[in-house]
Amino acid sequence: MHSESSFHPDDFPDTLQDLPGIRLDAGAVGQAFVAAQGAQVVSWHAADGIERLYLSPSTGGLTRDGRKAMPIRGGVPICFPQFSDRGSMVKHGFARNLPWRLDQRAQASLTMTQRDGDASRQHWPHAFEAQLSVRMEFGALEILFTVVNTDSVAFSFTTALHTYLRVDDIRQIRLLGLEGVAYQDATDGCKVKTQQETALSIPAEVDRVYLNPPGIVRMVEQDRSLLTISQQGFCDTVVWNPGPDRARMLADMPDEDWLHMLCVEAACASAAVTLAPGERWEGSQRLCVG
Ligand SMILES: O=P(O)(O)OC[C@H]1O[C@H](O)[C@H](O)[C@@H](O)[C@@H]1O
Repeated sequence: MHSESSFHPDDFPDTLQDLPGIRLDAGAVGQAFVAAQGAQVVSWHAADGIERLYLSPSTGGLTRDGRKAMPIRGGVPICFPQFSDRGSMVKHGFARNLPWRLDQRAQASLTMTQRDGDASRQHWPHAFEAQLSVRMEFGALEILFTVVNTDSVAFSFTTALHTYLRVDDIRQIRLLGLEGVAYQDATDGCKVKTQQETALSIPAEVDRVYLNPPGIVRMVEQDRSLLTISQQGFCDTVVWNPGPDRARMLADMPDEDWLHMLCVEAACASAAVTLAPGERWEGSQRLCVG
């Protein structure tokens, strides 16, 4: 393992769809794959063997020979230090586009780090340390994201764990737990509305930033609970699916794959986090089968 944050292929001996990374095999507990680019978890299944994360078959992403250095479409992109296009930086910030350093790994967990360097300073002038910890437990995946201000001045950021959940058919899926919660509707000029429905269905494009949500949502398919998604430390939950029309505009995803994914994101999008020098922020998202 190395101390700088440039790409060291030897630390990432495995590949998934040409993406170099780390395969975690914890036997009956589950399996996961974390790409070097963006410390992006791109595959996870528990003991039942059902893949829970969507990864586009036509995604870009840094390969061992340096090709396809684009964002990875799927898994759990880390948006940092900017969420979406809410600022002047590259969309969703630079963290998802750069290789991260492997700090430690065990059978069911790993930790990766990104620090400021020449690449980050092209986008953002600050000294920081970002850390992602991934841990599998029976039936669950826990992702913890930590940011430390190692600069001599305060800085602010927005962020998200932009989780792409894999589903068989989005038309059969409902999301529970957001009734009565206010949201910014990004498909309607970010107007603030309140969700009336108990169960949210996704018949077409949905792009919502839920403000101060209860922090636990359940994804169900015809009354069967598939996954419980909970979060801590993040002030918003984002729900995004491009729908059929916008999916056709995404070059790195098959047109029909909007049917097979749903992003449920733990985010600080509506309000920035500000850290004084030496301060630390952390937020986590947990996916639990059932
Ligand atoms: O295509 P990307 O840059 O990965 O962004 C994908 C999506 O991310 C978020 O969920 C935003 O709310 C959407 O507006 C955006 O389209």
